[in-house]
Amino acid sequence: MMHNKSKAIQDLYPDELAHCYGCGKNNLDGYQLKTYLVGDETIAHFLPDEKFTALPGSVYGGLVASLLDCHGTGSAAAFVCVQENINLNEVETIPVRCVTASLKVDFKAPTPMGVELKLRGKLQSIEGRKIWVDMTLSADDTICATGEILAIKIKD
Ligand SMILES: CCCCCCCCCCCCCCCC(=O)SCCNC(=O)CCNC(=O)[C@H](O)C(C)(C)COP(=O)(O)OP(=O)(O)OC[C@H]1O[C@@H](n2cnc3c(N)ncnc32)[C@H](O)[C@@H]1OP(=O)(O)O
Repeated sequence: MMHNKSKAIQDLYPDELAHCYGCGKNNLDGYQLKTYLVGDETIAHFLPDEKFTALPGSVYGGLVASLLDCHGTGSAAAFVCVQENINLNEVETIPVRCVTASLKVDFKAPTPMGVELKLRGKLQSIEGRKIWVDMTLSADDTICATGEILAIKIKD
């Protein structure tokens, strides 16, 4: 099956809503996480700096959680766009922004330092303004954490 890689969802947030430390394109000190819609799932990659160490050689869990947080809200916005027939390749900004109401993280294995991490998101369900997304964070082929987010679409 062909997968059409879209623009990063965070690059489509309007400037006034793009300052998030984890994923805002306008926050030059932040992580600037980029979430892409690929087929029916979302993907992001991140290589943590050594300063995010927990025990030597492993990544601090708060960073893992914040990557899932921002990948989750970005994924939620992307899935709303799909539902609303907004083609992410044909727009400069999107009228959809989601915030985290609830985030559950399960740490399955230590997250190694020095490896590019891969985040994946799958839509669980959408109910009105509520979007649930299931996520994994992997290093190489090992799932280090799973996450479930409830994101809320901000009112216009
Ligand atoms: C930062 C915030 C400012 C927003 C202004 C816009 C600025 C845009 C900046 C973007 C920034 C991006 C950031 C990226 C990702 C973060 O990290 S976001 C930062 C962390 N999250 C927050 O600070 C959010 C704090 N919470 C809130 O602001 C409000 O509770 C929310 C989430 C916007 C919801 O409030 P609301 O829009 O008034 O909606 P409300 O009717 O209370 O809830 C909607 C539905 O969700 C359900 N619900 C709400 N919370 C929960 C929960 N925890 N568990 C289960 N169900 C829940 C409600 O029961 C309701 O269900 P229904 O009755 O419709 O069935």
